[in-house]
Amino acid sequence: MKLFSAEQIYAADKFTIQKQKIGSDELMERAAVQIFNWLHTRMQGAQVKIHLFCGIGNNGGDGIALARHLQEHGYNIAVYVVNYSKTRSKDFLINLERLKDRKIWPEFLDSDCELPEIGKDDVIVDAIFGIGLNRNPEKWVVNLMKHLDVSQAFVLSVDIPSGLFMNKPPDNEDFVVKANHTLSFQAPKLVFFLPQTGRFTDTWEVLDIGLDTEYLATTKSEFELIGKNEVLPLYLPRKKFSHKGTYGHSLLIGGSLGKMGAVHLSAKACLYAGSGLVTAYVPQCGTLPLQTNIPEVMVATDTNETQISKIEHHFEPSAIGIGIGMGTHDKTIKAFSGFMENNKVPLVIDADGLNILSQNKELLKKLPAQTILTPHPKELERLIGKWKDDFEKLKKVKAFSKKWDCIIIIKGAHTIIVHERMGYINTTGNPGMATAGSGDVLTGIITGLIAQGYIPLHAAMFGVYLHGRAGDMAIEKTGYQSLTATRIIEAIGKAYIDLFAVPEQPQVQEEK
Ligand SMILES: NC(=O)C1=CN([C@@H]2O[C@H](COP(=O)(O)OP(=O)(O)OC[C@H]3O[C@@H](n4cnc5c(N)ncnc54)[C@H](O)[C@@H]3O)[C@@H](O)[C@H]2O)[C@@H](O)CC1
Ligand SMILES: Nc1ncnc2c1ncn2[C@@H]1O[C@H](COP(=O)(O)OP(=O)(O)O)[C@@H](O)[C@H]1O
Ligand SMILES: [K+]
Repeated sequence: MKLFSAEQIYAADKFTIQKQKIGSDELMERAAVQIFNWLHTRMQGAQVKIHLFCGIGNNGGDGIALARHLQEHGYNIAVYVVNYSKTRSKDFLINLERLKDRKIWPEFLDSDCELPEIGKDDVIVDAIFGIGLNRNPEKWVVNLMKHLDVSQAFVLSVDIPSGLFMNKPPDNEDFVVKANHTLSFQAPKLVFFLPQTGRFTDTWEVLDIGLDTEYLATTKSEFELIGKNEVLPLYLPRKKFSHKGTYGHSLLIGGSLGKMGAVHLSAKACLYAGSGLVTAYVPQCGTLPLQTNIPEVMVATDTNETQISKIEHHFEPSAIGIGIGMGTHDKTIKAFSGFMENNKVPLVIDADGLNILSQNKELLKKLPAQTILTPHPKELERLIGKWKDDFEKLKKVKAFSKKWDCIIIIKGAHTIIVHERMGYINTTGNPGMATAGSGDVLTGIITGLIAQGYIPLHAAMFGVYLHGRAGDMAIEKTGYQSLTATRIIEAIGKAYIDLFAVPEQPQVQEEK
């Protein structure tokens, strides 16, 4: 699913209005009806007080139009105009007149008015600012936002929590309404998925307001959400007359004394992701534990007992994952540099591999085309330097990806796969996955996918989705706290099967 910028949404509006030969107030009406239906389905006429806070732009217009529908259906409403400007939008005014025609007179709030009383069991509709916010809200509006927050009432935001910009973080978190739920028109907004701005709404949903589908399909966005619909077409099926050689030979290089578990986890995940053969290249101390614990994995050993000191392999791997649990010993740095000089095999670099790369930037020139780097935020900072906010981070990562012809997986609650100008945002995964070794599992999965023939970008997208989905399926048994990396691996099979699960259909009564 594409995530559009504010400019693209305004352009889609304009295009739709022309093509469908409708007035702009018709789009506002569709938006309001959709929100009304959402509320009505859940509230079923309940007389809970609904406070609608409406700005004077089109977001406010949506709120005013919604008020009319709620009133027509007998809801208990209070309507407020947050009167922060004299420049009111045309469709806001049209809807204000329609409301007045029904003898509803909103209360006009401004800098010196008293704030209305709100009970904690009431509902707040937040239609103060939408995607048109272009400067910080005034102090009295910020006070109103705080007032909404302390009320503890359920806050439903229209389109976007008021106070969030579309392309930068707020200057202060008090400048934003904290939404319990957001109903966003046509497509979710990028800010819902970034660590700095995602926390302003607990959950979100998209409402279709019928913007022109052809326009949306042909408009290129810079970010896309990755869900089942997006990864399913990437899936490479298993063929009947295939053999283990068909699905590639993965090589996982890493481990050091005390951190051999990382290689264990990666290698096992690589197998479970479907790699035909898997070899782990580890220091000697890793041989026994690996051979004992995962008999399916072959082990090649370094001459050194406790760390990687020279990387040599005597077969042609289909894909290599390197860096997990590897440490940054001088000998290992030398071995890594030597390996990078000569390696042409598709590569996934993680953990200490990234740390060594960050300290030896000249090695970036040696990356094979489309190498995948899988940093968590700290590793990313070492690689690209500090950033001022999430938006600058994304810009810097995109430039880095283009410059070094690589794919960067920024790990987090919503992992983002960056490839040149595009960012693909993952929708699977959960906070249980913030646990030791879950990143090692991801490295193994992606390496195993490349070995099977997925092109690196597809392996990154498919692998990140599958890893998160496995985590989601595993917590059904473990809960968040007890989820371990091993349990994520064990759920990879279920996550594969789930790709093809058809959602349950409502039961139809048979005709007699
Ligand atoms: N395609 C869509 O998504 C549609 C969106 N609609 C609604 O339209 C909204 C966008 O409406 P607008 O463009 O009118 O913008 P908003 O209603 O978000 O912004 C309010 C207006 O106030 C001004 N303003 C911005 N920041 C301010 C500040 N800090 N203090 C004072 N004034 C400020 C702006 O110039 C803008 O005109 C969407 O968020 C959505 O709710 C719907 O009405 C119809 C279709
Ligand atoms: N709150 C979260 N929600 C979803 N996924 C998460 C969350 N926290 C961590 N993860 C995922 O878990 C993995 C953690 O990787 P990493 O930090 O490298 O761990 P480790 O080094 O222990 O293996 C990443 O894939 C990340 O996206
Ligand atoms: K809003």
